[in-house]
Amino acid sequence: MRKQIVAGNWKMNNDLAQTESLITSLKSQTKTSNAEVMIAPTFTNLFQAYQALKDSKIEVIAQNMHFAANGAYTGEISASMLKSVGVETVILGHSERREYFGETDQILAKKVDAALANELRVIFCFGEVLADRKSGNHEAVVESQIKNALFHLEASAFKNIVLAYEPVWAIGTGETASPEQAQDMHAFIRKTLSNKYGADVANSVSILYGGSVKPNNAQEIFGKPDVDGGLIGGAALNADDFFAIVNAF
Ligand SMILES: O=C(CO)COP(=O)(O)O
Repeated sequence: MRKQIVAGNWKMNNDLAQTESLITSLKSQTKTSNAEVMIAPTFTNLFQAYQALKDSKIEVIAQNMHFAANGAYTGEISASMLKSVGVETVILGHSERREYFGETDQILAKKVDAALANELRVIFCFGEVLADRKSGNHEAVVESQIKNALFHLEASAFKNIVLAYEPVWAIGTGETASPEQAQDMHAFIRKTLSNKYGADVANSVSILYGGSVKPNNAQEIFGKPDVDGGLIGGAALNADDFFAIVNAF
């Protein structure tokens, strides 16, 4: 049985006081869900968030990290630094990192290696832009993003990898992939994994969907057989909306 996961990616939102207040609201949500629940606050608030949630069922995860262990990389954060404040999972390859910070498949392969070497779990993001979808290239683009960043790994590495399909045209736009579009792509991703690593690995990896998941569409999207959860942006900034999505399982 694959893990079901709902992760809130807070992006560059919420200062310390706002983080504490949102965490207080999250902790007051008592309904239990079948899904693993995670939130990704900004770096400066990871330690406080971890302290506030370490005895809860909500895991605090990071939005990014550098591949080097330490050194002259001004403004960057390493895997061991994340681990030292309680983080055990890191998001890598988000389209905003690719687009605004020049993260290539080659850089991401190094980040994945560094995370796994430090025993961090990776939520690896990828997805096509609108032009790729319109030209029918979306599967080829996604396949190359996965191959270039992950296919140097041994099969055993995939027990610490979660995939997140986030079509760029659906992020923050209010336009979501239809449940059928999400299912088709997730099935394609699983087939791509199966061709390389075999069905056992492919069937054990959780594949999340991200891109304008809201309380009113989560259930339909999560109801698809190859969709194992969601990576939530805007709706994760509101405790009621986030838990409505979490409880869609
Ligand atoms: O980028 C996302 C999560 O990583 C999705 O963001 P939205 O839910 O705001 O579209």
